[in-house]
This record gives sequence, structure tokens and C-alpha cells, in this order.
Amino acid sequence: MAFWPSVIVATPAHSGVGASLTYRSELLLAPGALVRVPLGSREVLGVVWDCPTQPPEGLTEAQTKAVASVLDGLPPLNGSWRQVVRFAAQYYQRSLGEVALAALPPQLRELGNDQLARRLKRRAKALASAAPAAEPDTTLARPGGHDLSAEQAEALQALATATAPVLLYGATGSGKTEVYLRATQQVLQAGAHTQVLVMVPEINLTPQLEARFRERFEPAFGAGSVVCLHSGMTPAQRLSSWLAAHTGSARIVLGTRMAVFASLPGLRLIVVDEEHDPSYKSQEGARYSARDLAVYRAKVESEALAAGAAALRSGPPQSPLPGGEGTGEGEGEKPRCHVLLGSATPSLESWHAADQGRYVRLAMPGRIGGGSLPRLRLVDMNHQPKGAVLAPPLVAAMGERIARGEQCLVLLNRRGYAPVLACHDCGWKSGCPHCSAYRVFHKLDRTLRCHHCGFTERVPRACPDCGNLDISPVGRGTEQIEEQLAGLLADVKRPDGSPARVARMDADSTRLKGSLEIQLAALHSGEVDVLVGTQMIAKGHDFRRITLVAGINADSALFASDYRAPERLFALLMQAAGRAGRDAAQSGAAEMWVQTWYPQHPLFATLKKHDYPAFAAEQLIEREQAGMPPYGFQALLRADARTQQVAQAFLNIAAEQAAGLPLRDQITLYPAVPLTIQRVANVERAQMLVESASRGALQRFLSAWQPVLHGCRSAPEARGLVRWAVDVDPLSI
Ligand SMILES: Nc1ncnc2c1ncn2[C@@H]1O[C@H](COP(=O)(O)OP(=O)(O)OP(=O)(O)O)[C@@H](O)[C@H]1O
Ligand SMILES: [Zn+2]
Repeated sequence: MAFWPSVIVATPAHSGVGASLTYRSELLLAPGALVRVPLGSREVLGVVWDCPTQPPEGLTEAQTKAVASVLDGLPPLNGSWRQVVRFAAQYYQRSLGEVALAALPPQLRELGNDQLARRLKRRAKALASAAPAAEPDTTLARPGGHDLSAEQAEALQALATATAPVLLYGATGSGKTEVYLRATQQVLQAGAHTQVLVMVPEINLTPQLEARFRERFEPAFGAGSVVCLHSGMTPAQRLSSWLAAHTGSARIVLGTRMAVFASLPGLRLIVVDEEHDPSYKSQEGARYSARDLAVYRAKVESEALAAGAAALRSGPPQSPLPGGEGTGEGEGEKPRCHVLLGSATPSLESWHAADQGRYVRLAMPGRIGGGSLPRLRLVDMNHQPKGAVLAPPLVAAMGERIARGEQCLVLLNRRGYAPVLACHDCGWKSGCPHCSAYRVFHKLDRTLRCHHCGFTERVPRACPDCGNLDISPVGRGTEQIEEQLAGLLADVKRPDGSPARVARMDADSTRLKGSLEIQLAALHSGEVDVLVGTQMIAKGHDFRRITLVAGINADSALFASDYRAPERLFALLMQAAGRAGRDAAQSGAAEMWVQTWYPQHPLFATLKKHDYPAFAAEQLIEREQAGMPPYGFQALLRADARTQQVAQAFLNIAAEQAAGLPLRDQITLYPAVPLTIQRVANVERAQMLVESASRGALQRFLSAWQPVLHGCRSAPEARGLVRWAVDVDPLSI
């Protein structure tokens, strides 16, 4: 008997190839099975989507090729995984093949059946020797960690019985991580094959978190029970983590946004830490939001569990399914996969969903140990000495802290020494020849570097235009603040009499592997008194001796054209403030200083009260009035081309040809505009905003628009188009 499996393979994003290709097979293949199939002159990895006994109409045996091999050492990808992938492709307007294959580890594509078999054997051996030292039950009878605070205990209780996504709105330092750990523990104890997915914005920033999960769970569940999944891993490491999750030997996957696509047959809980963080939104390929997909995935997994449980109840008595839920899930209680979104500054989307009752909001307003949140001190820069980069009172306050043995953080969202180098004679500026942006002056290695295309040159000795020797930096970056502070604090002594030490942490200082960990360790150990850095110092760290945090250049965000800028600024400052006073004993003296030229700005009044709910309520009113997300729905059509004219022409033709598409009357198409940074690496960039009051209408319109967009590519006006893409729910417009 012959079968006609439809197989998903990696197809280019907009190739127009149908969702799947039909092959022939002697064997019945399960949906989700991994196969290798011929495609053109190559043999590629594919995922079986369906396996009918009849060929699709009009297709003859001679027109189809046979499946080359089946990766039969691996169980098929389950229905929930396939559903999440299918949804993501549809929602984010990409091909199913692209999304499905990008969700698998790259190395799996190259692996033959024999290699795979060898690998699986090696893994099995390694696992056997990594078995837990003690019986799980005895170890878990003494769970690590703290006695729960009342708020933590309540949150856990509520999570266990929630029937909707849970938004854990917990102040900075309220112990959200402990809630994640306990919730994870409950899930792992509830069954022998249960799994948990924990997502973080950038795993490298929080080595502490990984250590805490390993410490807590590896003794009980074995050395391979916690695996990581993120883009900083080697292809071999990624494959290994993926296999561990897919085969169930890993019980916890800790990862970045890509981990939302991990295959986890026993998934019962998804944690999204710092759910407001923009890095959950992918900026390339399928521009998915991992947070939103996590919510969707939990729903799909819950439905599958409920269906499975119902089938078990109605069927003849039988032993629990392999991977089964023999234990822990009470009769009548529906098994669920929970999703827990945690943040001290939730996204307005999630906040709004909780307002509407679609999410369950759990609040943990108190800090562990009863400490208070830092006091906000605004420094009015209008009253500081002319040209001062750091206000004298701020520097003095930092000196006092250091003398007491406390630490300070200084936040500036710009790396390098100065954003521009300029000649004051002729007006030359250090522009990038390939981008519409200035190259940043890096004093340490005396280079001018473009942060957009990477173009780097030695700093010229004299002005390239007029020969003037006097070219100088304009504005300031982290390198310069580090240098200035070292000078300003040169006479300050630590309690032991040694001089104060200033360090810097940003993408430049942490480029080398392991350097970030070393710099964080220097701060934790007290070697460093002041850490200057970009937003990476504000995120998620549990520093114990910081009592002063300073934001020294927040103003640009106050008046940015992007309607999300206030939300981002508020979150950044509140998160930064949250690094101070985490030790309750010192929290009374903790302060957040903000230098600003606009101390009267209303955002600061709300920040002063640490009143996120008030801030969110105000913002949501504005958004509602303007029909902005979460009240309206947006997508961007983006075009890159050799010239701005061509990029915009493509968008304009696309808009014209949208006439007559379904639901066009519910869609607003805005004029094509250049991006703020219009040219990057000699490519001109433009975009068109697409808006609707209805998510469904926007979705259906975009789907109908896809084939039209493919067609527009070949319009004569669009000659010179480099690429185009649709970004659904864009984070910046
Ligand atoms: N129940 C508890 N008893 C004592 N200490 C606790 C308890 N729960 C957490 N802690 C400690 O409190 C500190 C803050 O917790 P954690 O880092 O989880 O806060 P958080 O809510 O994640 O904050 P942020 O949002 O700022 O990252 C940690 O050092 C943690 O070990
Ligand atoms: Zn450039």
C-alpha cells in the first residue's frame, strides 16, 4: 500500500510555494514525523503534516518523489507543537515551512539517520550516569530556597487554580523568581514526565537565574534536567538541548524567545519573566512575539490535555498513557498548561488584558524583607553649572555612598565615548558613508564606528574636509561618563581607605565570551563601587549593595515620536530603580536620581510614587482615544530598496492594489514614509502603517494582501527593491 504524505520543508519566506509538498511513502507516517525528502537536487529535512492514502487530486505517482528516509529514532512532533507553528505562520504572515523549520535546531537539518542514532545512544549513556544522586521524593521533601512570603504563597495558590493566563505584577525585589521556582517544582512533582518552559529576555544577562534553577532542581532531577536554549549556544549545544526537551529527558527549558518553539511533549507551565521586555519580539524572519505565542501555546496545550483526559475518562479502563498524568491531577479537575507572565512594569497589552479579566492579575506589591522602593530625586539640569554632564549634588551623593561601602549604578543608554565627532571650523561631522547616521567616537581604541552597519575607521588626525586639527567629541556616551566619574571621584575613599573604583558595562565591554559574568561578579563581590552602563545594567539583576541608581540622560525619550516611548522609559527607570535597596536593611536610604531638563513632566510625578497602575491607566486612556494598541491593531509593511523612491513606490503600488480586497473598508493605510534611520548599509528603508480597529479584520486583510504583495515585486516601479516584509503587532512605528 502506498501513502502520500504532505511534508513541510523550509521554503523561502515569500516563495509562494504551497504550504506543503506531496511525497510518496511505503509506510504510514505519523503527523509530526521528521523525514528527509528530495527537493530539487538536494535532500532536506521535512516535517510530515498529514499522511493520506490517496494522492491529492490531479497528482500522479510519476509526478511525486519518494520520502528518502524517516528519522525514526525521534518521536513525532506533537499536535500542540504543530498547531503553534501553524498559528505563528498564519498570524505573522510567513510561510509554514519557514516557521516550522526555523523552529527546529539548525543542526538537525544536516543529520542523517545513522548520525542521529549514534547521538541518541550517546545521550542515553550520558543520562544514565547523570541520574539524580538521591531519590526525587526525599530531596524535594526539603525544597531549597526560602520560606515563602505571604504574597508569594498566595500567588502560587492562585496560579494553581487559575483558568486563564496569569499576570504576576510583582514589585522589583518582591521575589518573583522564587514564585517561578516553586511553581516549577509543583509541576515537576505532579507527574514523572511533566515539563516547564521558562523564558527570559536575554539569558546572558542573568547568569544568576540559570544557576538558581540548576541548584534547585538538578540534585533531585539529575544533571540533564535543566537545559538552555538561546542563540548564543553552538549548533551542537542547541541540538543537544532540543533533543533533551523533545525526548523528555530535560524537564526544564530555560531560554530566550526562540524557546517558545521548543518541542516539549510534557509541557505544563510556561513562565515569561520580564514579560514587558521588547526582546521577546523578533525583529527578523517571522517577526513573532514570544510572549504572545506563549499565551497561545498554553491555551493549545491545555485544550490538548483536556481532550486527552476526556478521551481517557470515556474510553475503556486503561493504564495511563506513556508520558501520562497518572499522578497529581485530581479527578474532575481539568489538567492545564499554565502561563505565568511576570513583571514589575507589565506591558500595556497585558495590563489591559488583566483589566478586562482575560488574564488573572496577581499582585505582589511588597519587597522581600519589607524594604521600601527607592526615593526618586529629580535633578533640574536648568540649575546646574553650565556644561555639567553630571550634576555636582549627584556626584557628592555618590561619594557619600562609596565612603559608606555602598554601591552606585549610572545608567546612560548610549555606548562609546561620544555619539558624534565634529569639526567646529567647517562643520564636518563623523557621518557614516553607508547610513543616514553618525559614527560613534570610541576613545579606547580610537575608532569611529557605525552602530548600524558596523563600518569602522581609525579616528582621523585632522578634519577630513578642511584639515583643521581641532576636531572634538559632541555629546556623551558610557566611555566618557566612566572617564569623568573616575576623575570626579578620584579623592573618594572606600571604608577600607582604598580609592573608589569605577567600571563600565555595555555591549562593548561584554563582547568577549565570559566577560559579562566577570563584570557582574566584580560588582557582586564589592570590587567595583560604581558601575556605568547601558540598559543591560538595569535588567533583572539582584545586586545586594546598590543604594543609588542614576539615570543621566532620559529626556530624549520624553519627547520621542514613538507612542510607546513613555511606556519604555517608565519601565526602564522603574526597573533601574529596582536595582537599588534590594537589601531591606539598606532600602530606607536607597535613591533613584534622574537628571532632566523637564522636571515638571507628568511622567516623573507618577514615577515618584512608583505608581505603575496610575501610569498604565493614563497611558491606556490616551491609547484608547487615539485608537492605538491595545485598542487598535497594527501592522507595518516594510520595504528596503536601492533608492528611497523605489522603496516607497513599492509600498504605494501595494496600497493601490489593495483596493477591493476583503475588509479593505475596515483598514487604514497610512502614507509611505522613510524610517527614522532611513539608510543602513546603503539600503534605503521605508514603511507603511496598516491599522484596523479589529484584529480579525486586519488578519484577513493581510492574508488576502500577501499574493498581491508578491505580485507588486515585479512592477516596473519596484525595480531595485531589495526585500519587503510584514511586521504584525510592531513594537516601534
Ligand atoms: N521568601 C523569601 N524569603 C527571603 N528571601 C527571599 C524570598 N523570596 C525571594 N527572596 C530573595 O529576595 C531577593 C529578590 O528576589 P527576586 O530577585 O526574585 O526579585 P524579583 O521579584 O525577581 O525582582 P526583579 O523584578 O527586580 O528582578 C532575592 O535575593 C531572593 O533570593
Ligand atoms: Zn553605517
